[in-house]
Amino acid sequence: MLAELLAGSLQDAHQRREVISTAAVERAALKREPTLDVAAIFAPRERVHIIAEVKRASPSRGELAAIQDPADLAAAYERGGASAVSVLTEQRRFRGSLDDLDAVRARVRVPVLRKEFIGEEYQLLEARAHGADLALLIAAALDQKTFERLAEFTRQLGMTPLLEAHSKDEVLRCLDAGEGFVGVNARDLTTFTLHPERFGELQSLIPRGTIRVAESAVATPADVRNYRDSGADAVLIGEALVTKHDPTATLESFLNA
Ligand SMILES: O=P(O)(O)OC[C@@H](O)[C@@H](O)c1c[nH]c2ccccc12
Repeated sequence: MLAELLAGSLQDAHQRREVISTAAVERAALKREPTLDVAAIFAPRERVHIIAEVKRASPSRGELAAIQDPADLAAAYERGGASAVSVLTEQRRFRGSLDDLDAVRARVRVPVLRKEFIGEEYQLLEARAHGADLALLIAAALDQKTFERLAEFTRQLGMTPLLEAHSKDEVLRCLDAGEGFVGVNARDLTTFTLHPERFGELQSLIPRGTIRVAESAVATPADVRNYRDSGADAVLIGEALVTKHDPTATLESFLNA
């Protein structure tokens, strides 16, 4: 499944590259205002940080929310106190787009994460050209050499990689990939089963000073508190926010957990 998602994302990127060359997207990336100081924004440790996600659908959960106006949703997240906004740009199964990323970037002042199945530099150039401050890199989807090369390229573009792991072995691979946030995704992207305990089991491998992100499986404020109590600096939340009538109030309730 993960290989299929990556192959689809790459195919879509290759199609865009026919229209916008690598040189052109690189020019656009270099013309962009510099990235925000993500490390400074996530530095305060007195409270948990929330990365709030704009996600219409997912292969595991199907349709979640129509989200006519992703910028409005992102603004609601920002009002609720989100430290960053994650935007799914994968179009086939998550029904996102780079237009969503543009719309969100234009509206909010907080850092923005491009959530995509990234396997080539072109996609990172796009992320920067469309204003992303952070880009997701999934250890399970990439061989170590590619993973490290893309992490380095992300940093060269001024962005922060969110290095995603599901297992001890993958956490160690993330640490080898150098500076970045390290996320433990409770959702196993090969079977789609949820393992909320995974973050707590793996977080001690991640050195202090590295932002530890607990990803997925938050439904209630108690879930945020559990992640926080087991050492999360930040929690990445999608479904529980996009399916609520009042995302600002929901986000506040998570922040106050
Ligand atoms: O909707 P949830 O369960 O709150 O999950 C959010 C986020 O962690 C999830 O969307 C995610 C984490 N890693 C990913 C990699 C690809 C696609 C999606 C994801």
